[in-house]
Amino acid sequence: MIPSDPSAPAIRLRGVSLGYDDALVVDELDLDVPLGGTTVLIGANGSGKTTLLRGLTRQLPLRSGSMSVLGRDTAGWSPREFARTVALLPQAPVAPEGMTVEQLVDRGRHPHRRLLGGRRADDTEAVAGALERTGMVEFAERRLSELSGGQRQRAWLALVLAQSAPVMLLDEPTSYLDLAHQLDLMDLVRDLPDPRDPSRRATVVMVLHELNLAARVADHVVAVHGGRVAAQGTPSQVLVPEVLADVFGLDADVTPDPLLGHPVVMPRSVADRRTGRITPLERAASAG
Ligand SMILES: Nc1ncnc2c1ncn2[C@@H]1O[C@H](COP(=O)(O)OP(=O)(O)OP(=O)(O)O)[C@@H](O)[C@H]1O
Repeated sequence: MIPSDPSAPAIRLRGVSLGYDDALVVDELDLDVPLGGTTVLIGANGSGKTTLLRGLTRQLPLRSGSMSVLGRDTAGWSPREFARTVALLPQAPVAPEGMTVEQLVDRGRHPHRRLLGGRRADDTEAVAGALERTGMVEFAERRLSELSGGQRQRAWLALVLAQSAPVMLLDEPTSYLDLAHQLDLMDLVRDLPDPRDPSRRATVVMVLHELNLAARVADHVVAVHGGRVAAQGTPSQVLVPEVLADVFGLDADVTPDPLLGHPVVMPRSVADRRTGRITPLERAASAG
């Protein structure tokens, strides 16, 4: 078991550089991901969010710098030790042909099994719990190829939950979900307990493109721009017109959600600014 330092951030990066062949994408990045709760990475297409997640899961080796997870430098960790601590839901995961949902979710238990060890009671419990949390119990025996895109995405999330890692990284987990299921997933993520200490919340790092979902779910928002951290803080600190203009080149108004208080981003086009408060219906009526 890995000893964890309760005062350390969940993840600490210092001077981290990442890239592909001769392209440097992330250059000398420092980042602290707070322990417990949800950190959301936002940023324009190609800004380096996925590259950063790949670095955080060691799929991409650090070209320089260091990474600690739960207070310990990860340099010497075995793949098995790492997978017990950090779980990843990739952007477009691919399962072997013919695999059922339960078989997929059971794969999340591999880092916990001994060599030649069979399925144990805690594996069965973790798989059942993950299927339950994601609403996938009724699909357990179905092949993944026979599911809708949104159901498949929830099956992959169940795999991540079954891995029982205290740090979970989710790359665009809502991309195939309708709005109601997006909100369900956000509520699920917000309430996830830390599998090693259920009295506190798990640490979740998520890439989201939908800024209003990010504002709703995040405790901490990190805006990535050109492989650097352009801004970070609470949703109200980061989702402000100046940052949205810098990071996305987006003209937007921001107003507090009347019920929940988090910022709501309302993008504006040049035409929106010109026509002011006139709705499309009113515009059509005045043109007719
Ligand atoms: N396998 C790869 N080989 C070479 N370059 C890559 C590779 N993957 C990504 N890149 C480049 O790295 C840069 C950052 O890409 P990355 O996927 O991290 O961005 P992102 O912020 O996740 O984008 P998106 O929002 O579109 O998913 C881009 O310029 C991209 O073209």
